[in-house]
Amino acid sequence: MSQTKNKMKRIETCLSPELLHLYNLQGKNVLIVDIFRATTSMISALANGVISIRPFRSLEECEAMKHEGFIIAGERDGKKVESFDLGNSPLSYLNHTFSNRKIAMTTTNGTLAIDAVKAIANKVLIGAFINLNATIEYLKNQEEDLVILCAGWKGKFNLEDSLYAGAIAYFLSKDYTTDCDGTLAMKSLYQFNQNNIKAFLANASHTKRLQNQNIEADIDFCLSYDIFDVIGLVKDGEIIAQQS
Ligand SMILES: O=C(O)[C@H](CS(=O)(=O)O)OP(=O)(O)O
Repeated sequence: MSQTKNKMKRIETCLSPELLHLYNLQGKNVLIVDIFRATTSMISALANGVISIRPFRSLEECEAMKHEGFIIAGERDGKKVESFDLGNSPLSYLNHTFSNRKIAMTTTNGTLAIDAVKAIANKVLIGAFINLNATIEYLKNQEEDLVILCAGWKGKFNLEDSLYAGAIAYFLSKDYTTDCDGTLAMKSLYQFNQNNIKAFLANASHTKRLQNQNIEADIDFCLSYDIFDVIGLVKDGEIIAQQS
């Protein structure tokens, strides 16, 4: 149900998909974030002309889409699945040979989070630091309450997705109110670290995990602000781009 125009919209933050059952998503917009690296890769792909991205839970379901003409992207525990066309490096999605193609994608955390909410929420958005401002501008014009769902890591809280939730709450504080302690905590954390997010996240568990795989360029890219101005929106089960 839409909010009336004069009622202040609210933000809540779900810090892990394991906590999702505690949130009522009916009639609300949900913003999914998986900074390292699924949602950053999705926004990169859309900004580079991919028609749509269909998220899958399992490798098998995703692989089957190859026969329907999809490019298949598969990652588990940070590594590209060998038989797949793409893994989960956002830099690999900047290749224009994927323009005008559809991608089927499965990742360790991000695609599961999308799948968990896509049938319940009003609108499902895909967010990343690389399109932060575009997403903020889009959300200013929405009437519904917002739940930010942090994809986390295998059910655990993580710092980078939560920091992004704090950024959204911080930049929307004139447009949305909150009495959610998770949102308030992350907003303060972001406010304090906004000019130095790379240094702040240097010791985060996922940063270490990616550093161990020698993909420092991915980390840098995922923590860059406003490279693209597309919005990622889920429509009929697929993520599509909308210009801000
Ligand atoms: O590719 C990634 O960065 C992660 C894999 S893991 O968390 O490092 O195992 O997948 P994502 O679904 O993007 O969190």
